[in-house]
Amino acid sequence: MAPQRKMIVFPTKNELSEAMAEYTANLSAKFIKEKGLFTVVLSGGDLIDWLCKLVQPPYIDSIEWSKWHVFWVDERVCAWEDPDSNYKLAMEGFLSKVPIPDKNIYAIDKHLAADGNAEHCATLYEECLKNLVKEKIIPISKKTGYPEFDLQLLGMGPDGHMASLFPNHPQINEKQKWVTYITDSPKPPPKRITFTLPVINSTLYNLMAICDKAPAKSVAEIMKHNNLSLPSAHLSAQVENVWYLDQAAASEL
Ligand SMILES: O=C1O[C@H](COP(=O)(O)O)[C@@H](O)[C@H](O)[C@H]1O
Repeated sequence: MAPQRKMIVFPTKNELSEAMAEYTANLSAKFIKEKGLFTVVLSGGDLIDWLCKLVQPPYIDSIEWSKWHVFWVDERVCAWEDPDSNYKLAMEGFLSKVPIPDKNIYAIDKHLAADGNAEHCATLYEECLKNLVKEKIIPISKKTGYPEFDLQLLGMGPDGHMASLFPNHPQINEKQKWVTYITDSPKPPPKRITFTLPVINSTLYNLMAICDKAPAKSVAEIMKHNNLSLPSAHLSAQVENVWYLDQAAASEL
């Protein structure tokens, strides 16, 4: 059975960031000790700002960054240099400040993304994951049959979307593919690729971080009514499904 959703409300965004860094650092140490590497999936959006504590002491010096392998739960289909790119956001705000080997950072294909071919980008990203399964970087979960990442750091939009799974869009129902695409995202830019729900939920530890007032109503819909029309309400995990909120995001609870 999937673990129950666990919620922690922090007085401020700063305290949430501290806790997220500690959570990530502890899992990094655990998995590196157990299997010699740590697979981390990032989302885009405000989450990257809240990762700021990881690039400060004590974490910047204590984490074994060379053992990290970094992925994106979703990506906008645009050039890497485009201000919309989740890769650019993560590089500038986080990844360029820590010594993770370039070869361990698995971004969307640069040229296809610049060409704007969402379907092809999704196919290629799935192929990349499958190659990493062969190389034994990513295991296939015996329980779910899908790739098993160690930690996924997620954010939620005010409309309740997570990754690029949006309300009233069919991508949430995809069960065959590991990575799918959307060309009519209600949030710009319209073309994106995204992990599918079974892959998101096959992750061992999922941490959903939500701050500010804008998503507060959706947070309440999920926490109080388990409103499954909101994609984030479907979030689960193999070991832990933890939601970190600041006071503003929890204000409608
Ligand atoms: O478009 C996206 O939105 C969500 C939420 O972003 P936020 O700016 O509201 O925090 C993000 O998690 C996702 O990765 C991104 O592509």
